[in-house]
Amino acid sequence: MRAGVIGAGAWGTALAQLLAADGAHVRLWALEPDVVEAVNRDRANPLYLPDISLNAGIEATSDMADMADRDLLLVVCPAQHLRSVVAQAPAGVPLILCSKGIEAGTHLLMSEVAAQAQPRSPIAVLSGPTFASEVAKGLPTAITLACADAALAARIAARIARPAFRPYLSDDVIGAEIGGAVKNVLAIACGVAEGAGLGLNARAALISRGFAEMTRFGLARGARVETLAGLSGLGDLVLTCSSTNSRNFSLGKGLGEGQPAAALLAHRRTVAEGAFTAPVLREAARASGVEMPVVEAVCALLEDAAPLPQVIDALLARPIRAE
Ligand SMILES: NC(=O)c1ccc[n+]([C@@H]2O[C@H](COP(=O)([O-])OP(=O)(O)OC[C@H]3O[C@@H](n4cnc5c(N)ncnc54)[C@H](O)[C@@H]3O)[C@@H](O)[C@H]2O)c1
Ligand SMILES: O=P(O)(O)OC[C@H](O)CO
Repeated sequence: MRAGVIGAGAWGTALAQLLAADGAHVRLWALEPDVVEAVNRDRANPLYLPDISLNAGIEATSDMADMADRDLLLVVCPAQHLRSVVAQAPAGVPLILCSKGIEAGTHLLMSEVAAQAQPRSPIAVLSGPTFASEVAKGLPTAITLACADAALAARIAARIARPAFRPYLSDDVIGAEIGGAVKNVLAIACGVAEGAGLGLNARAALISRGFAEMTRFGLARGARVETLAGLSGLGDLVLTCSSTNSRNFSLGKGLGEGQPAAALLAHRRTVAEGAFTAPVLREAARASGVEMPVVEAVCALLEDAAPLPQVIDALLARPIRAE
């Protein structure tokens, strides 16, 4: 299968590197002409994935028409741009969605957005605990590949699997997407705990109670609990809530140290999806009657709606209830 990757940020570049590892030709669409030039001329993407020497089989382009001869397209743009990016892609080619988020305004997951933007294209979702730099270096990684069509999933898995990159198959597309979207918001909360010096007990509590929120929201949207407890849910939650390698965790750490959200978000080149997902998730959860107090707290901090000590006290003062 001739693969194309749409989006040359850290994750798209790392996935192109993975797919080209066996000498295969991979076409990589980048928004920025500088990135196209650096990939083709220097075999590097210093803007988004520094210190990685890229495989010779990666050919960058800024022309979406160059994707027309691909058998498979990995879509790796920020979630809020997925609709416009997918609309430009060639029709009818299987799309593997790698972005993590929920669309503002519609509350749609990426597979639902892509189905509207390219109704003829089969859809799969690739999501899990995957820091781009580690995948690009060939470090061991496992990931969920979710697709309603088992035969297509098997073909994609055969194309993307590597000795150190192990996809696990699922038919629960919604579940795989909800885990990836919600964990980004919870990673901000864990970053806040780190930045404010609240300790590791607080982090473990946020991960566990955050996972309860993810599960409630996921079940309300038709996800299966075993998917949420797998790589794309709990697995990615644990990874992203544990390290400043996560942009979302780092953003939260800044908030916890008392830096204003607006300053932290201004002029950011790389994407911290949780900042965009948080208000959408809050709206979607309220609309379905799902309680998500940790998500509400993250929104309050991102919107500078209340001082940090007040937000922490409000979470701790919630009524005692059954776990
Ligand atoms: N970085 C990771 O480790 C990782 C791992 C798994 C999933 N993801 C997900 O992949 C998606 C992309 O993240 P990333 O880390 O590759 O990005 P990044 O932060 O490294 O780079 C930002 C990307 O946004 C693109 N962009 C900016 N404005 C755009 C526009 N108007 N239209 C289209 N694209 C635009 C840039 O070209 C660039 O590719 C996100 O949803 C992220 O959650 C990232
Ligand atoms: O750096 P983050 O917080 O966007 O996390 C990257 C990946 O989603 C981890 O799986």
